Amino acid sequence: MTWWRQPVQPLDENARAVAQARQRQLTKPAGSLGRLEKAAVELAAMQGRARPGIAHPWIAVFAGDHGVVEEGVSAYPQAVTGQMLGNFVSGGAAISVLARHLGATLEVVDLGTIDASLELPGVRHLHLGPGTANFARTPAMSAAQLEAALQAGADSVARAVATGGDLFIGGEMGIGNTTAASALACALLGCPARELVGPGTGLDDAGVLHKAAVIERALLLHAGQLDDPLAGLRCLGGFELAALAGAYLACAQRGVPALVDGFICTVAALCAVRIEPACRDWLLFAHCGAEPGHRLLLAALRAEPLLELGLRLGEGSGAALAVPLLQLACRLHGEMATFAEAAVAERQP
Ligand SMILES: Cc1cc2ncn([C@H]3O[C@H](COP(=O)(O)O)[C@@H](O)[C@H]3O)c2cc1C
Ligand SMILES: O=C(O)c1cccnc1
Repeated sequence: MTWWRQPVQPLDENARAVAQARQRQLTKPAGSLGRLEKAAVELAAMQGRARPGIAHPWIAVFAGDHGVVEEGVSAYPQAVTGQMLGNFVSGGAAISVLARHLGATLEVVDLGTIDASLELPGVRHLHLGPGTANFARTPAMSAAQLEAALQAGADSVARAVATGGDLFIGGEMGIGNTTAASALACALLGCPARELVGPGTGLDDAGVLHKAAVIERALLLHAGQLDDPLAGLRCLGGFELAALAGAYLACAQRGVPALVDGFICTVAALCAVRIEPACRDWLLFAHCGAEPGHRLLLAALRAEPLLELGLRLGEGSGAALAVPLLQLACRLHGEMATFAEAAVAERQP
């Protein structure tokens, strides 16, 4: 049996019940801390303790290039993917700043960019290929590439666990990946491209229409393959999308909470949930971004994200921004006084 079909860890329902009971005793009107209460209770069930916490966030940015860029679907040149790898490790990218602020580990995994000889200190280069093939003409990747990319995600989770990581954040970098993610989302949701496609890095209206047309053509080309989430990922996805899906599946198997970032990561999360529905239990959702399809995906996953800031960056940035909020949710849950402790009168019967 392939590793991603192995069972996922169950949540700790006892810890959840104890955490829920504690929430009702804290000195505030019941429910008044909204989603922060739910997040603390969810984390309690994931961590198997009544008072959860996040001490060591692990951030892995997965990068890959996309053959579909030759169709003219991104506002930026393809060389940006490889160039940003250097920026991640030298500390100048948005996610670098956020990781520094959080004291989080930042791992950068290059699955395969157009510069096949690229070697940067501090980057893990896997060289699965010079990016994916153009999925408007042919399947994006081979079965072997798909398997290696899924494994790369699982390997990152293994490193997170080995070094005491208690929250997994996946990020992505790959010029053209909103096109791949949108195509995969169309396949998974059974919805036409025009309903979820967006500007990505900044296409104008005509560019968005062209991007939707490229996706519609690809959906017709691969129509026979798209009922199976793994086949959809192979035909339409990207190396970094597959690594993210593999990472979310591995998080569920190892019992590590995963905080999902933006549109692209949410497509990978939906793909992972279609591969193994029980992996949904281990996912937390950081934000709803500006890409129009993000909201549809979150609804399909029954997700209530913590933030809505109009973000459209990726890299794991939205998830990193939500970490302090999750940490505060845990501290409120763990440190607030109960009505009895503070001698505060409870709700009238
Ligand atoms: C400098 C720069 C840094 C980025 N960091 C993340 N992305 C984001 O934009 C890309 C997807 O958008 P599209 O599909 O329109 O190409 C991805 O690389 C994503 O992570 C960036 C994009 C740029 C230009
Ligand atoms: O929401 C995202 O993940 C996103 C949106 C636009 C460009 N890059 C990433």
